[in-house]
Amino acid sequence: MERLSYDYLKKNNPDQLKNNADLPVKVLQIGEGNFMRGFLDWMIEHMNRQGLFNGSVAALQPTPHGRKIPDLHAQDNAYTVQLRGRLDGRTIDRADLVTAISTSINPYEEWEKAVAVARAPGLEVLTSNTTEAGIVYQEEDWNRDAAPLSFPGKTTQLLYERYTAFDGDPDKGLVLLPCELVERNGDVLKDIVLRKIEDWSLSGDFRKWVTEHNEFCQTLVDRIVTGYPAGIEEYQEKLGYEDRLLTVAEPYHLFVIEGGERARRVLPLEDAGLNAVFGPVEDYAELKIRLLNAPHTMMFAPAFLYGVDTVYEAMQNPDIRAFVEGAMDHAIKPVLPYDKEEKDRFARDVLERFDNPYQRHMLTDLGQNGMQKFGTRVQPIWEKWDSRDPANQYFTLALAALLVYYQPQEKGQEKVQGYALGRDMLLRDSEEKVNKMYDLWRRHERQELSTAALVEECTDDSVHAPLVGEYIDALLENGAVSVLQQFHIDAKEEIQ
Ligand SMILES: NC(=O)c1ccc[n+]([C@@H]2O[C@H](COP(=O)([O-])OP(=O)(O)OC[C@H]3O[C@@H](n4cnc5c(N)ncnc54)[C@H](O)[C@@H]3O)[C@@H](O)[C@H]2O)c1
Ligand SMILES: O=P(O)(O)OC[C@@H](O)[C@@H](O)[C@H](O)[C@H](O)CO
Repeated sequence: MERLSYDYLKKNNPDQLKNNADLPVKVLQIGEGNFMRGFLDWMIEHMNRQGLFNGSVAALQPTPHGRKIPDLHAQDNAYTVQLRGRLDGRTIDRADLVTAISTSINPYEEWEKAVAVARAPGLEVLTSNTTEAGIVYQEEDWNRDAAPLSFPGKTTQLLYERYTAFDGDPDKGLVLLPCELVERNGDVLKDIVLRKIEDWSLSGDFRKWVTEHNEFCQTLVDRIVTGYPAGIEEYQEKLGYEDRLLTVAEPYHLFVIEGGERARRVLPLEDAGLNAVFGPVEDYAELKIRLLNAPHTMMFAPAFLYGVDTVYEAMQNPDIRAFVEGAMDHAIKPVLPYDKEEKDRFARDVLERFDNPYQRHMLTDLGQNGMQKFGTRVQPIWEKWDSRDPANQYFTLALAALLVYYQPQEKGQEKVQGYALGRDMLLRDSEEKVNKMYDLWRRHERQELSTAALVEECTDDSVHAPLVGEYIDALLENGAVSVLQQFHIDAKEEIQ
């Protein structure tokens, strides 16, 4: 089967390239992961096809470990987004070809190409998605000839190149749209960029240009993008070409951008019929992170240890479903500051999205950087409860299952082998987390560390370690099926 490329399209579907090939770069995107390809790049494609944007994307690999750039090059940056699921009462199963990316760059090998994009007159937007792990401050040396390691470092250096190229022209500032799922992500990025300007002793005029003529927007993104699917042959058979970047996503999408008129003018998303809101992210963020992402983070470990692999399978299991719905109804909704009706409607829609039979959303993908996500997405809701309330049990069990799940069988980084309750998995987390959990579990095995002490070593004071330890021991001794079944029975009697 022939691989997707511009040559393939010219031969077989030239109309697909008519409006899109050779559009000038308007967006510099740090991050080339599934989400960005299935979300913002897909949106840019839609705007381009309607003649509303007329610009393309330069995608930059954010870390030295990326693997997507060779595939992007091999396919002339073209790929397919397969939308699968229900929207507004209709079933959608549609392949959208995306040619919005015109250049993809490994900045560790060709930094000068990234600099050329930053210096392009028509550039309007700098966007990113580097996971929560990427939008952090990191100390690094100034070297104008090479890519800084961190994403904010690259952002600072590329803004500096732009500032220098146009002599501080106020009209050449950018709209910055970080898409990481971090509260007030625009402010977070701006603060780190300003810190880097200090670190690198860049001029006060540059600092002024950054703050006065660049707009750091807060954003909230929402779309379940499950990425490259199992059973790719079935998709390729229908498409007629091989696509190693094919990305599966649900049809639902929401992009909230808290920015001024400029962001709205630059990105006419609403005119293109896309579900975008230009307004305060707070109106959406808490609902989405606490009622969608937090249940994901609370469910993945109990469900995986129970023996299922995907969100859909988990939701079809009565014990796991009871845990997830119970957590949403009894542990999350009561402490969220929204109208009851709004919370109920949002939770109902989320359950419908989790019930999407067309998506294979792998629980192990939800588990990537799981400990960090528990801290940012779940812990803040847990902390709102009095420690004697029965609602605590949902969080206690979720944390216990998470720690049982996190048993690396080797030290290392990026992807290491894990094993828990008879199941193998790949753990993807920072080297520091992996090595720490490895050491803690080995000490626990040698009985040098009690279970409660293990919990204490990886949580803060707000967590009642002995209770979490009891659930861990129950999971280790009786397995997740027994624990979740018992939880289901107890919850019916005690909590609901
Ligand atoms: N997949 C979804 O459904 C979805 C939906 C909404 C938001 N998101 C957000 O998108 C992020 C990425 O998800 P994805 O599905 O694209 O995953 P992915 O694995 O396909 O992409 C992850 C991207 O983050 C980069 N990255 C990872 N660690 C980094 C670090 N330490 N520094 C800089 N860059 C780093 C990778 O290089 C890659 O570009 C998630 O963390 C989440 O915040 C995902
Ligand atoms: O993408 P992550 O790994 O940060 O989080 C896992 C999921 O909760 C997340 O991808 C959701 O599906 C998404 O946030 C929906 O908009």
